[in-house]
Amino acid sequence: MRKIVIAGNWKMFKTQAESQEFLQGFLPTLEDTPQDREVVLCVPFTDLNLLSKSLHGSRVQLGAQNVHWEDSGAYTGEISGPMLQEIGVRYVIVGHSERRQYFGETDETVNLRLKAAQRHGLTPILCVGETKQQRDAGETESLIISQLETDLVNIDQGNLVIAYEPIWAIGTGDTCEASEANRVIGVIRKQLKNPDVPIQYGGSVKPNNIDEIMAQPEIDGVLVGGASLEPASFARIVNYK
Ligand SMILES: O=C(CO)COP(=O)(O)O
Repeated sequence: MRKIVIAGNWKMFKTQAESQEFLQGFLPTLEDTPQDREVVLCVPFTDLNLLSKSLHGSRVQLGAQNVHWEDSGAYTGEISGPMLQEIGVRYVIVGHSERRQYFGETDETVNLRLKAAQRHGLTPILCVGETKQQRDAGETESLIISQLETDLVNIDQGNLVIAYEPIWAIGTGDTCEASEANRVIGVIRKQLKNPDVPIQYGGSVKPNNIDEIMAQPEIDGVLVGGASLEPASFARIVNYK
C-alpha cells in the first residue's frame, strides 16, 4: 500500500506570528480528516522550532525546505540534518526547481542532500520536473529519467517521497492536466526499484482541482505552494474527496 502524503511548501512566506495565525485556522479543520493521509507542512527554517511545539499532539508532520550534505562545517547560510532532526523535523524537500534554478542546485548536490536527510532519519521529498521549453521539445521523459538516475544513486527507496513538479505549472495557475500528471508519474514509477515510493504531483494545486488530481491512480499526494498559505484552501486540499 502506498502512503498518501499531502504537503504544503510555504517557500519564503510566513513569520512566526503569521505561522501561528495559520495554525489557529488550520488545525481545527483536521478533526474529520481521514486517517489514510499524512499531512505535512514544510516551513521556513525560522518557523521550525515554534511549529515543532505548536504541532505537538496534532497529526501534522513538520518539514523543512533544504538540508546540507555535511553534518556541520563552514557553510554559511546552510542547515544540517542533525539541526533539523533535533527539533523534530520529519520531512525535508530536496532539489526543488527553485533551488535548482536560483541557487545552483545540481543533480549531484541533490544526491548528496538526499543521503544526508536519510542519514539523519528524515524523509526527503525529492522534486523533479521539466521546463516549458523541455516539454515543448518532447524532452519531458528523458529529462526526468536523467534527473532520477543521478539523484537516486545509493538512495534508500524505502524512505523517500518524490514530487513531480512541472516547472511551467508552478505558481502560474497553469496546472498540468491530471491525466498527464498521472502518465508522467507512471513513467517515474517505472524507474524505481521500490514500487511503493509515494509520488506526488505539484504545480498550481488548488481547492478546485484537488479532487480530480487525487482521483488519478498513480498520484499519491500533492506538494502545494500558494494554496497552502491560507488555512481554508489548504484545509480543502487536505480534506480532498
Ligand atoms: O512549487 C510548488 C510546491 O513545491 C508548487 O507551487 P504552487 O502550488 O504555488 O504552484
